[in-house]
Amino acid sequence: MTALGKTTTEGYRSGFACFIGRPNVGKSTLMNALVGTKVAITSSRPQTTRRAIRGIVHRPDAQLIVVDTPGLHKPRTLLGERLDSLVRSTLTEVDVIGFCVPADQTVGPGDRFIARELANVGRTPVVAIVTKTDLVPPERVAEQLTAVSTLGEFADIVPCSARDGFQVGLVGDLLIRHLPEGMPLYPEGDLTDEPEQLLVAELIREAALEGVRDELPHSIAVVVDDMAPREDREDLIDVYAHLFVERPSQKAIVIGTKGARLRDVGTRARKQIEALLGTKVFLDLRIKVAKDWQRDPKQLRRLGFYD
Ligand SMILES: Nc1nc2c(ncn2[C@@H]2O[C@H](COP(=O)(O)OP(=O)(O)OP(=O)(O)O)[C@@H](O)[C@H]2O)c(=O)[nH]1
Repeated sequence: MTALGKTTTEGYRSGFACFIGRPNVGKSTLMNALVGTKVAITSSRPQTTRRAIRGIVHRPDAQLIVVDTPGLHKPRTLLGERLDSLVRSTLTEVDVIGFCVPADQTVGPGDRFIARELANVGRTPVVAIVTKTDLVPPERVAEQLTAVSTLGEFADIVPCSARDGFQVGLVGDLLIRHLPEGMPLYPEGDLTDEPEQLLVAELIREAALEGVRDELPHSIAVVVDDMAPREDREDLIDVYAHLFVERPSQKAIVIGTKGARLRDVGTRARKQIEALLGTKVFLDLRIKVAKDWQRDPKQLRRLGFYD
């Protein structure tokens, strides 16, 4: 028996995937289309993985967890001589890699560079994905599939368009095929589950950091105190959360003039949480000063930092 209450895993697959490709090739859009909700989470979740989780694809017989590939969004990284070690370790830790090449641009040095790196990471299977097929005629898609096939050894090569949904489901199927058999790693729709609360806390933290990232890069933490469906209302979830800063001056920044900024943070976070949970959300967000929380191991654990 596990925390998720399942004892059998026959035929069930679960595991991790990441997407790689030059900037702007449509990785984020495809990930969001696959996952079905727009979630962009940028910190790791302690229980299962240290990687930032982008989203989870739930299927009756599978769970595909899409992780972010740190740093690869920056062109600078791609122009470097090799991928940095964090990217490399992400690529080796996942069960399958989706390598994205857009249909509307000829295969270039950036694609070849990534393909070479992928050949070096070892045994992780790579599914090559020709993205943005809606932008070009079918014969161009066919040409691109051929061009991509010369870049390396791929488990599959599949064209798709995240814009019009063409074969997005198939991309999911092809990735899932490479996952090991196993238990669901995350509960579906279990709103009291801690990982779900951590995700929600992360969305709030992201919203709070927007626009003040340079001023308060590491000074904001968020704890979700409680999260539960409202009594007699199936379509509404109450989320109670605290936002911690280290100094009163930071509190003033986060709150903004007459509370305008905090209200804005609340609205943006609520929308993201609603997209994640697929229901309406009431967000009660309060702010507290927890002096020097970063230096206090007890505070850190309370705030969800287990390192
Ligand atoms: N027409 C069309 N446009 C797309 C498609 N997918 C993504 N785009 C557009 O291409 C641009 C880049 O998409 P992103 O998903 O941000 O690309 P990315 O690879 O994640 O980019 P980086 O974060 O810079 O690495 C955006 O303007 C998207 O709207 C698609 O299937 N069709």
